[in-house]
Amino acid sequence: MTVNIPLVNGTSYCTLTAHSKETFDKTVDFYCTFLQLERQSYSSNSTFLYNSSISVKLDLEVDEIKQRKAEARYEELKSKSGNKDWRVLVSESLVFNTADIQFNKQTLDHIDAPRQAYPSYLFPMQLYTLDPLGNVVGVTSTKNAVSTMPTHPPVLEEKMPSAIASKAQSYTDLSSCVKTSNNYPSLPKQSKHGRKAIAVMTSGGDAPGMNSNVRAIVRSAIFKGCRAFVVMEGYSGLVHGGPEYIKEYSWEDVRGWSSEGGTNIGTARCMEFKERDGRLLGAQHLIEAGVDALIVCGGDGSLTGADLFRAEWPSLIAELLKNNRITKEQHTRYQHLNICGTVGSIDNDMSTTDATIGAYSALDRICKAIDYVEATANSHSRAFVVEVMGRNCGWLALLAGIATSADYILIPEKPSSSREWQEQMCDIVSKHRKRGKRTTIVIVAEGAISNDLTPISPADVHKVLVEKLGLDTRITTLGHVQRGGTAVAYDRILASLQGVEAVNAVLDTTPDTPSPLIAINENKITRKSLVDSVRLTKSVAEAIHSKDFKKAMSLRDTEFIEHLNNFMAINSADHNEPKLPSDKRLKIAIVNVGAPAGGINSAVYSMATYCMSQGHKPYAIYNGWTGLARHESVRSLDWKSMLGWQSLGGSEIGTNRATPEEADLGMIAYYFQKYQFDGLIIVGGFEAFVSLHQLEKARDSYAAFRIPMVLIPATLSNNVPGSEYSLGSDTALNALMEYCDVIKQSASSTRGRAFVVDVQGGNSGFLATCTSLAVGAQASYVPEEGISLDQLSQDIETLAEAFERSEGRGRFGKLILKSTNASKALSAENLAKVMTAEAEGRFDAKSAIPGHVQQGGLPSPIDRTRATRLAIKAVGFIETKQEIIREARADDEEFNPEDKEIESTAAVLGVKGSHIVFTSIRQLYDFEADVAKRMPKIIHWEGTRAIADHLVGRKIVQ
Ligand SMILES: Nc1ncnc2c1ncn2[C@@H]1O[C@H](COP(=O)(O)OP(=O)(O)OP(=O)(O)O)[C@@H](O)[C@H]1O
Ligand SMILES: O=P(O)(O)OC[C@H]1O[C@](O)(CO)[C@@H](O)[C@@H]1O
Ligand SMILES: [Mg+2]
Repeated sequence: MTVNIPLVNGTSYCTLTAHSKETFDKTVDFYCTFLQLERQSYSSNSTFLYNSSISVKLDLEVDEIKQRKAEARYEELKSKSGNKDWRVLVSESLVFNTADIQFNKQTLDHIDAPRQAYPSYLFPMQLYTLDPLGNVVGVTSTKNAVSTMPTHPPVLEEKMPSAIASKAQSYTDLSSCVKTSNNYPSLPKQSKHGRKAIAVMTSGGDAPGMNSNVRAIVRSAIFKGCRAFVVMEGYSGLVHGGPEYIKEYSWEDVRGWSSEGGTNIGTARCMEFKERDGRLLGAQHLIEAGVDALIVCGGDGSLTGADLFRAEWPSLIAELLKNNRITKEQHTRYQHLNICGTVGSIDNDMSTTDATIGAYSALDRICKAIDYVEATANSHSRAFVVEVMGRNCGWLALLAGIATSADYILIPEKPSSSREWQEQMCDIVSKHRKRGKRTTIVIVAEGAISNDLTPISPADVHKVLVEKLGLDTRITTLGHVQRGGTAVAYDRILASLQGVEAVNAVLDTTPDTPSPLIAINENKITRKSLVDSVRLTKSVAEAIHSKDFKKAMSLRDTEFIEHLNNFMAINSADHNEPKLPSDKRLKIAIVNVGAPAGGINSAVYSMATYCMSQGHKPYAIYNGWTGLARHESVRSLDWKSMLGWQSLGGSEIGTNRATPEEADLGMIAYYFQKYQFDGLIIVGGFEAFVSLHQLEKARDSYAAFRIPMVLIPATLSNNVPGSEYSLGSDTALNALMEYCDVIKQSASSTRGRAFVVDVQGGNSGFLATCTSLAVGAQASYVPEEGISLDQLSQDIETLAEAFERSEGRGRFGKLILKSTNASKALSAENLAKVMTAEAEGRFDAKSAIPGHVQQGGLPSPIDRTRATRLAIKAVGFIETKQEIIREARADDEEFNPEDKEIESTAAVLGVKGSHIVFTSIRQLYDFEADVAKRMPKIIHWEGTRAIADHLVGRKIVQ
């Protein structure tokens, strides 16, 4: 490789390495023609060799200071690395040598400009700057990334040093990569040193969302230039082997899978794989099929199996070689098992991840069933014992208990003696009954045990309720209904994002890196060590087995413990002696502002019941700020009047969009004073955000606002600065997704038809983008991008091509999601008309307007349980911020709103990445909000958008 001079006064020499002769020639040609290069500098020794190079002279203006810095840094790193070069990898086909990231950007822009004018050279470029030690220190993308080159998915050749190649692959930011056509040419069969072959299998109990995971893995692998395989029937497929069980899949094979429940590639509980002989066969069959990497989507058992397979691999292949079952070459090539886990199980029993694929879908089924049972229970004033799945994990029972405000739950993690649980349950149930509750719901996890490890069955619970309380009681066992049906939006999105990340992870893995498990923590997809996660998961079971329940609980993640404490606090509200002494008890107000959103009632219910258990007095401000200014109603909330609120949609205390300044700030201050509120919780969307800002600003003039104030974001637009999640957004996603599934079915049946669905969300494209990922929409148009005519023409062409290919086959209903505000001029109806006209008979488009259906009916379990979690955190915030503000409160002189501590007492409670955080309204309003647009400045879901497009092969014109 030519060693180059990094920067020389306004001129630079780069080394360029291409990975196929075709690309090399085209690139050289391109540079020479359009960048006025000296052809004689072409130094490939006239015959093409991999890694042959060309020195090119680019005319660039480089800032002198930057240049000197870059040179100094270059020299320093170069000498550290034993005189290796600084490299820049271009994601598709080129390698540059150069020195400075700034410089790369300029180079890129420089190159990009003329490329726009000559479409045949428009292939995507993304530069990865690698320092001489091989670290990726910068990523830069071309603006224009439309491929009009023959559509090849990016291929990294073996000749590229593999460590760098895998780094480049893993850092590929899909958003700036080419959006390749879904019409990839069929890929040549694997050559000896050809592309990686990535296989996926589903194992253990099926779980809704597994199909989305398989779809994402297959398409992502193909997109990255790999071959995609599926292993049918879980580990049984590995044990049986052969093309019937280990199949190569194409882009089209997984079309439409996101909307299908179960797993289309089959799953099994395979006893043979638990034996070494079974795993030996598995290893042989994987090698015979030429699979380089295996992604297992399954539960704790499947991933334990995967971990064992990984650990045994060297001895398995040694034995296979010894017995001549594989060749020496095969032994050398497949020395390391590249394995990765994506956790798919309804049980949510895997440590290190907050959620497993399928768990929230099962929770949805359970909550729906309990919501139904409530009606009949109420009619007869009956008790119901509901048994739910989860094997040895109580997550489903616990979360269902919170989401349906069940009276009692029995879970394996917190067993007590037989006498204790019976007494405690009877005490709570009879108190609830005495206060007028007509229904009793007890949820029993299938793994529930007492502290001597004796299983507790629904029949045991039934007996106690009948004999001790004389309740008319029925048992409902939900069984496999819980695993059935299609996945909820959360699982489809989680499974898709994790599938893409799993492919990145296997391409990233080297023999020295630990096998990854793809997890989620709060809102962030993370990579964990498979070995550690399996070890931790096993230790929970061991702790339960050895009756060390405290340890078992501590080994479950902190969120589990938090949920359990929350359930217990809410569930015993107003029965037991409050937790706090009387001098610590507060008056806390709650108000809803903005449009209704799923989970608002759950937040009010949880806030109030938790307040009761702490000893605070919860107040509801009815009908928003206008309601307060007119003094329509401020009431302290009582337990009985809130029965059933946890699972109700809409807003029971009423809401509207008026801000305090619009309603009457002075009157609002007066009533704050009159009721002597010690704290305020606002639940709502962007108007709520503005409200909090106005109240905080008014603290100067009105001492009544010098109290801790916190906003819980709640809006289907999910556009509140300071949080990546708003209550109601999950409910809306599900409502819209279900609507789209129905519309898509109609489109499929009609053939040749696309639907343009109009999506709410104000100026935020969150709902359109996430739904488009969940349903596999062909395109989505969002306000952040608008609708460009070029993009529209491109989408129409892509659609027409796709319809032409489908030729009457099923699963071809196409959806286009359009945020209402993506274009004011082009309504969904007009967009459909334009598409139909431009398609010239190749397909037709109709519009569909779900409107306020998107606010959803009953709130989703995610919105209910998160509402509880956030409401309780909000009350905690008001408790802890009391001291800070109390002293400053009465004394104008003392009160300094600029003081950082005082500033922290008015905040937004949000989810950011993997954390739940409070951020001051000052910080958010002044620096992180685009108030005119009613949007946060940073769009956290941009990556999701790119993946949604990439998984349907949408071509993006930029
Ligand atoms: N210790 C182990 N060693 C080897 N293979 C295992 C082991 N445990 C499980 N497996 C394999 O994984 C398969 C699935 O495991 P299991 O039945 O426990 O389901 P799971 O993956 O935990 O999913 P779920 O609990 O959601 O049903 C088993 O049938 C077996 O083939
Ligand atoms: O479907 P099967 O094999 O009867 O297994 C049921 C088990 O599978 C799960 O649904 C998933 O692990 C458990 O909750 C349940 O105990
Ligand atoms: Mg399991």
